[in-house]
Amino acid sequence: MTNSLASKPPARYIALIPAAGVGARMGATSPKQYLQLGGKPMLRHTLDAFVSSPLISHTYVVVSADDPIIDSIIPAQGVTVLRHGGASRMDSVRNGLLALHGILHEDDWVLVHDAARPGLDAELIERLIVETGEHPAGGLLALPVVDTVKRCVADEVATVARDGLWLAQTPQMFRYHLLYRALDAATDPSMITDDASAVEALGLAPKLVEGHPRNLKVTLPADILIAEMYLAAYAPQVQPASHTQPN
Ligand SMILES: Nc1ccn([C@@H]2O[C@H](COP(=O)(O)OP(=O)(O)OP(=O)(O)O)[C@@H](O)[C@H]2O)c(=O)n1
Ligand SMILES: C[C@](O)(CO)[C@H](O)COP(=O)(O)O
Repeated sequence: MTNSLASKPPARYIALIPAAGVGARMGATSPKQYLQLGGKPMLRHTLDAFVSSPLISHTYVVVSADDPIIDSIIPAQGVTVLRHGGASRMDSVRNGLLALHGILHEDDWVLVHDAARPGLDAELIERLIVETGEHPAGGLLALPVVDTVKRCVADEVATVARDGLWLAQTPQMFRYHLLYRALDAATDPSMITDDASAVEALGLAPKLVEGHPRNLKVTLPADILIAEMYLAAYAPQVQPASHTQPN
């Protein structure tokens, strides 16, 4: 009898970038993932981060079927385009996973990362992978809430207790078989605004790993200046001896 453990390939870390949005809240004339930021298209920052990470075996980017820009901005190696964008972020991720059926191994780790988060770097990728470890429910970068939170419904305002509240970032990483099953079981895409919520709907608890404000999602016009500032501050560059990186 073949020892199934011996025949199992070692699990890889694979990046999957949903990049088929239109950027309606940005109000730009082109999809925000292609806006110039820090000297290159926003999406290219994310692709370069994953290609530069020694932990990532390959990167897949999910774009709209008729995306006219992607082929002109992807790096020469390490990235494959999947023209399977869907009507929602969840649909784009699910379509991407479906397209990789038979290509990825069941136990491969899939790191799903928004194209709209250009501040990701190899250090944050490593932090997520190391701190998530083999956690069966996966993990995600997130930031603890530091402001008071209000809920306002029909002019009724109430304070939401913030202890234990976190703001989810990406990447969010899960074994391929788990994320595939979780998104396949999801019935209402409007309730699944991140990948972890689909896994939670199965009754599992992904691990929260502290991210960084530089990993913000560029959603509104005001986010561009903030993203540019962080990209300038954290860009990999040769520093004069006296320069100190911000904490
Ligand atoms: N149908 C969609 C919608 C979103 N995304 C991706 O999901 C990420 C996070 O979504 P968001 O920030 O909401 O981007 P948009 O949907 O483009 O923005 P908006 O909601 O303002 O239109 C982005 O990288 C976006 O490209 C996607 O792949 N497919
Ligand atoms: C996945 C996400 O970035 C986690 O905070 C967020 O849910 C994406 O939301 P969006 O409305 O699709 O930008």
